[in-house]
Amino acid sequence: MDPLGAITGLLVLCFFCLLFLATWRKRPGNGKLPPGPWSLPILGNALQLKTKDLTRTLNKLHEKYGPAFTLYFGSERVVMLHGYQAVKEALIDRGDEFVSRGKVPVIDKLIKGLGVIFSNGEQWKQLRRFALTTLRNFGMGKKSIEERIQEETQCLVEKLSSTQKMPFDPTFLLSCTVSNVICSIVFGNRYDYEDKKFLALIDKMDDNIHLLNSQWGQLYQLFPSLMDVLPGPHNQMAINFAALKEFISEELKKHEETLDPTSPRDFIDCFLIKMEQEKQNGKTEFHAENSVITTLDLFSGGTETTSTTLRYGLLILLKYPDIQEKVQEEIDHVIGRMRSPCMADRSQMPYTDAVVHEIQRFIALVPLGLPRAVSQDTPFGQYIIPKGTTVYPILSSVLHDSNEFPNPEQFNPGHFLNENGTFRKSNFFMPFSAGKRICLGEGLARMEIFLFLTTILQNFTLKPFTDPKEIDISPALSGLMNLPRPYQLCVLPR
Ligand code: HEM
Repeated sequence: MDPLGAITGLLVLCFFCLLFLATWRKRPGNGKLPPGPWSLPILGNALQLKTKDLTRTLNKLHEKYGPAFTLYFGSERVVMLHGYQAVKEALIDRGDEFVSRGKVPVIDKLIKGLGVIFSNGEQWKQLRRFALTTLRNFGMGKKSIEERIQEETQCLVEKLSSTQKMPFDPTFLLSCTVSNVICSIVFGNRYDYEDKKFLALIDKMDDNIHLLNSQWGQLYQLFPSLMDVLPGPHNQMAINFAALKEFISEELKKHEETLDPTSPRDFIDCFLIKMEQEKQNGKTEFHAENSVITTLDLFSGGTETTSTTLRYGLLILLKYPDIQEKVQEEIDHVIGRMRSPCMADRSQMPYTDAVVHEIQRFIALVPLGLPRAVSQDTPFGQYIIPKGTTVYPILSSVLHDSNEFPNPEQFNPGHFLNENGTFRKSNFFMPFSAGKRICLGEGLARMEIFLFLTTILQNFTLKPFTDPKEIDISPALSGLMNLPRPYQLCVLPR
């Protein structure tokens, strides 16, 4: 054999040996890791995870491997928890062991462990407690959060009227409306829907959500080091993020200049007062960097989630005009046309309440939940999840459990109604996750979804631009969030 051929042969042999070793070493079920499919070095399970139909892929893996299985996102080992029992055990029954936030490389690089959503330990505890208390106090302040939402719903009605029955894409308008509620709480004021700076901000947030959920965002999640050096649209995320930070820093500066410590106007004022109180504490979590990222957490966490839920909800109602009609009948019966809907109405509107729940269940907005992590080797069933492993509680597997919700892939408000038409509560309703790290804005989001939806349907009938039968309500993109397909609708005044 010629020397070149021998070397090539040796190299090929070495390559396959390495491939085998790497695969064997990582083979889940090996040792005490939860089982899972074979994974390739570097690629991990990337080729098996069809992002277009992630839910079905995960269901199949669950059927084969059970409620806890191991996957590799690139070279990152993650444990997936599937089904109510496993998710409940981790998030609720053993909440302390699973309370840490897991890695999201794309975001971690920008946020650097600051703020509430992506932080851990004492910092997370203190900032979360502060944010929750402050939001709650604003609810009891001069203007309640409910009043702020009602004010914004009226602006939305005006804007919708101005479409004059012409078709439009509701994405931007709903983002502005929902964002304005959080702006009113965080910055103390809402913005005009024509305000250029505000619109640019919304645009950047929308863009980042799309990028994060796109194939680029998913590649970034799988191969962060490689994507860091490659050109492509994913690099726009950092630019958008810098602009959002800049906007918030400017707001903070303006607030500092006009602050009256005896009369806080909004969330930012409260943060500044807390910073002043903790000035002498060298280890304080209330410093300038955290003021920006915590505000950004509320601003971004509170905008895209709720506005996408509303946008998806409207699309579903366009597909099912009979359901829309039944909600309108209930609105007419309980609220009438002369006053704005309020939260006290909800308990008398079981059908509408069921529709709102079914929208959130059906769309499973954050299908995999946000990642958690275990801070020590953690026994789970017959397995051990090694220290530092990222854990995904698959929320869509709970929301689409056929034992609790028959025909879970069908939109059916009956999933939340008893036979006598009263509202049926379900422990499987977990769109906001569960346990100690449950969504901090749950109360606010639920108030917004109910008030915006009922106000829209009180004032308008939604008409699709195409035949309802042709409307596809499956997600267009399914990554961090399930996003609906783009659509246009007309709103006809009632
Ligand atoms: C329909 C609307 C919303 C949905 C479906 C949603 C869903 C979620 C989910 C699944 C989590 C992860 C919780 C976990 O780690 O297990 C989360 C966390 C969070 N959400 Fe929301 N959310 C929504 C609206 C909001 C709003 C309006 C705000 C703003 C006030 C907000 C702020 C946050 C924050 C700050 C966290 C991090 C909590 C922590 O790590 O302690 N969310 N949300």
